[in-house]
Amino acid sequence: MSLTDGNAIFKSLNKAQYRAVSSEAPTVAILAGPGSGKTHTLTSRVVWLIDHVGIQPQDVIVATFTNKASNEMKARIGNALGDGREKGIIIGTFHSIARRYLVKYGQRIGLDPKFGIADDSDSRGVITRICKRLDTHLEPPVARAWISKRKAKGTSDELAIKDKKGQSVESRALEQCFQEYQSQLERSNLLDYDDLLVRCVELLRKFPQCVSNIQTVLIDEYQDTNGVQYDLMRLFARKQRRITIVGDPDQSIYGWRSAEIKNLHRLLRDYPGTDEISLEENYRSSSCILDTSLKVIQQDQERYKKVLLPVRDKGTRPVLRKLKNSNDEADWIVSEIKRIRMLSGNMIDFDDFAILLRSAALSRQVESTLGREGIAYRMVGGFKFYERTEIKILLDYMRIIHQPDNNDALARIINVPKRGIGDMTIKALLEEAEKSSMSLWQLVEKHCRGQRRAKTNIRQQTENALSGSLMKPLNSLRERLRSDAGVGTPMNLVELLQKLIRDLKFEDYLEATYGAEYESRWANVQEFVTLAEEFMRQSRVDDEALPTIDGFAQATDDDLLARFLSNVSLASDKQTEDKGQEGKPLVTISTIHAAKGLEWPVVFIPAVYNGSIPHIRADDQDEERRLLYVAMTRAKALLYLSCPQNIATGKTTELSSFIDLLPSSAFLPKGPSFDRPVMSSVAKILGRELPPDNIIYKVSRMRQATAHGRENDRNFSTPLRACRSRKSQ
Ligand SMILES: Nc1ncnc2c1ncn2[C@@H]1O[C@H](COP(=O)(O)OP(=O)(O)OP(=O)(O)O)[C@@H](O)[C@H]1O
Repeated sequence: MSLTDGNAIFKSLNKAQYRAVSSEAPTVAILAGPGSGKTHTLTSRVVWLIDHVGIQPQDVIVATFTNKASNEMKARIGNALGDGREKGIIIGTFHSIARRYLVKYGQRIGLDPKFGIADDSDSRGVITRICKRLDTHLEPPVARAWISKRKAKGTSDELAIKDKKGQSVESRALEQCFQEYQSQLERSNLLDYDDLLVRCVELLRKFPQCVSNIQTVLIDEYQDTNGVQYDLMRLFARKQRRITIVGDPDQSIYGWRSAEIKNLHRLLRDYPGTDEISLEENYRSSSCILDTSLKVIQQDQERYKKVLLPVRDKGTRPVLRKLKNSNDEADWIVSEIKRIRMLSGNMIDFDDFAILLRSAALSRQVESTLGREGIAYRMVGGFKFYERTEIKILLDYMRIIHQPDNNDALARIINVPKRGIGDMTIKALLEEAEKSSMSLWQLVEKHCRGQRRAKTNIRQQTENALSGSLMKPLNSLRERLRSDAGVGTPMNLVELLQKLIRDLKFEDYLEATYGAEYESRWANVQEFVTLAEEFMRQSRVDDEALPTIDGFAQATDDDLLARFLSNVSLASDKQTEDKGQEGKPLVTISTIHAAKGLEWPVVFIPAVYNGSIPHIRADDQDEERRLLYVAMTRAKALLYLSCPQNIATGKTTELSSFIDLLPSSAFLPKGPSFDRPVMSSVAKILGRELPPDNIIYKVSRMRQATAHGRENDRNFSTPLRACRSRKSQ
């Protein structure tokens, strides 16, 4: 078989990629830099293993880092394989794959298959209460990080117990907090994110039959796997030991979530004879962008060195722009977006731009400037739709309908809308429930039914409200979901949500609570209903199916509400297309973390100053540098870095030391003039056709834009020299 034979997908591969795709070694490790086609290679290898080696789709596990990545990969595999054969592949994030196995087989390790998922705010709430109750000096975030690390380590090294100041923390208190946290989750029938992985490891160790069909396992973004994910990978692949991983140590950016760079060495040690393949060509970025990005990452002397050569045109140097303050910075970014779009004759449209931020908190200025200019945008990562107050309230209600013993969800909405029950009473009820080893729901329900009076004082009026507007409607909705309830056709997910919104008089509640702001919140609620409709339309039980194993029974997973809720908990955020509701292309605002694996023609990285990147609270400077490298290498044709000289706190900034170390010749001091040669090179890098001059001229005349295609200096007058950090002056 040669490069040009067979499926079209193989024809798009270079030699090294092809060697990786068709390697006969059972274990293949592809370590390569950004934009070298790792994901493309992994996708092609799945097709190869199915088409050429003859492995059945349902015997393949592919673990990706985000849901978006797994959807995209599945679609590409589907295109290449045809006949809907991709449907059988077990593909998803580690968490979603683990959830599937636990729903189907978890009863064997004592798990109630109706388990819910405790999201970050649930875990935070439970741990904060335990820390208060134990009356130790534990800080809840420290305890939470410790618990999560302890679970994520898997069989790897012992855990060091350190607090914020790097000092040893009393391990007994942490241990007690851990035990209480686990037993509370258990009482509420919840698993947190780490538990999904840990319990799946437990399941597969005790019952390896669950994965006895698995022939091969493939892992994307391997550099960000942690200890327990490594254990899972080994268990999935236990029978055939056939594993393919792709990764880039320079893009390891999840140390705070216990990702282990050591996993690369563990793989080579545990699987001797692994075929190590490097990909050395970068297909994404212009050579100028690649050169400057490499200069940043090469400051790390300890890194695993590898070759990365540009394939694309030279292009223009990245821009480093310093502005007076964050307002000017946002104005400048938006004016550059408009200028590029116009001077490219719309060859570059709004969905070709991404603004990548070190932290979500930096988005405010850019958002308001885009809004003022009427440019639609979408937010990715760190600005979660599902965490908006009005959506979280509805989700909490749905979680209680699904799983009434979820104490934290109930505590959050027991007085929303108001039922005359104050924070102190809620706290007292929670404590009473915990001490009496029952759930909050059971305690309140028994009290309202007169079966057991609560010790906590509940006024009659409150009792009536709890019974009439909480217990009764939710019990009735729960009943109406059941197919065997004998009350006609069971309600579907959207009917349930709509009835809930009506029962709660939710629109009135939002109007009374938020006044003028209520309309945008109500629009979010409607968007949420649309998302539920889409989920119902798209979600089929067989999407989540696992192949049947002879003589090894599975539980069914036909509870749509359960699947919807876990989908929300496991989604990094709601999935949006690159087009807005009216089909408008959208500018992307994203955290750098959420931009991993993605690419855009034009990338802006604002706030490149010490304290922002590297972040003031980050312990690991090398990881901060890698973050900047990931951000820079998302750009295909144009890259803009900027730094405000003053920030809201009144402080003056210093240019990020990662950038300050580079020669100033690496950057243009301001946006290039987009004359014909520059635009032609951009078009070549993007593989697009540049409209003829007369069209571009017409577009720019119509918009009465800046003359000569130069960046307008009037408002943004700080020259680069004056912007280098004070150190260099
Ligand atoms: N052989 C090839 N010929 C042409 N284009 C390619 C080839 N391989 C990959 N590409 C293109 O290069 C770009 C980067 O590919 P891909 O996203 O797979 O890289 P990656 O190594 O996974 O990147 P990163 O680690 O930065 O996420 C994509 O646009 C892809 O289509």
